[in-house]
Amino acid sequence: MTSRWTTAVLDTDQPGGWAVARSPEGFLFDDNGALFPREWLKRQDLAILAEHGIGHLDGEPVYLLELRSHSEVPGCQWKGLRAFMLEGDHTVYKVLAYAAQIGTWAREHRYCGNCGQAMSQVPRERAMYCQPCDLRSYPRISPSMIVLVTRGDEILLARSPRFVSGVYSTLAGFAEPGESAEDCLIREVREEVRIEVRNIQYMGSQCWPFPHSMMLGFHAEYAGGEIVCQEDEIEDAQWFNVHELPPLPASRSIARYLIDVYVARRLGHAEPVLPG
Ligand SMILES: NC(=O)C1=CN([C@@H]2O[C@H](COP(=O)(O)OP(=O)(O)OC[C@H]3O[C@@H](n4cnc5c(N)ncnc54)[C@H](O)[C@@H]3O)[C@@H](O)[C@H]2O)C=CC1
Ligand SMILES: [Mg+2]
Ligand SMILES: [Zn+2]
Repeated sequence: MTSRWTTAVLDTDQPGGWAVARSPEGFLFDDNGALFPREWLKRQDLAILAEHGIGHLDGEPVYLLELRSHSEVPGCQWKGLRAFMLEGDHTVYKVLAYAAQIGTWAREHRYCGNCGQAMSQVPRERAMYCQPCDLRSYPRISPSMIVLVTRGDEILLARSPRFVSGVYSTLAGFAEPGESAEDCLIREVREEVRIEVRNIQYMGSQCWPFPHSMMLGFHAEYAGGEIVCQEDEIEDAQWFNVHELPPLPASRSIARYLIDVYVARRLGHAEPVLPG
């Protein structure tokens, strides 16, 4: 199967193609979606900070117009990336997720972290370059572990104060320098709920562009301890029976996938597929 969307570093001097516009208010969209004819979009009154050629959708070049601020475009509105994930076409969401990460990274790497001078985009490579330092900065990706801990028919789910009211999810956390994926997982579960785990099994991964996580998903079995929630990070954590689950995360998240796979296995149902 060929993918509809492939990333590429495109020359912004070439005319034509599609473009998406991103401001701190999210992406521009109208009744036809978030992709606009690029030449039309560039004629609108937009505060363009940078332009990036980001890939091909159905063979057509796609560009990102990264804006300093949002502006009124007749017939159009602005919407955050999360809303596109929840509601929109999955391929378009992937285009926007990539655009958001490139836009954020390039915006935050306009100046060299070593000497403070302006950096420039490297042609044909996704990198920002400082000539005096001969330093290249590449897009930032933050590895994060996410794990479903289980105990027979029970699964361990927790709530962060940041979650939508009532929703419980799997435990997650960012890897620190010096850690393996397994080290990180064990530390995060220990820190967040003071539980020990064993039989760690890799389940799959997912790009999570909020703002630049790479989620590595695992299943682990309970090995010991009583739940003690980490102050400030975890509002509540409980063992839930697979027959009696609370409101769960969005269906496109790897958190939901990890839960759905385990529940399907326990109940003898067909297993879901991990959304890319
Ligand atoms: N796709 C999915 O299903 C899910 C994705 N996630 C994502 O996993 C990631 C990690 O989860 P959390 O529980 O928030 O992490 P966490 O348990 O490590 O705690 C968050 C804290 O880590 C620190 N932090 C922020 N960015 C960091 C970085 N790049 N490296 C190291 N530390 C950093 C901050 O102090 C922040 O408050 C987040 O991006 C979150 O959105 C979390 C749950 C579900
Ligand atoms: Mg966490
Ligand atoms: Zn420099």
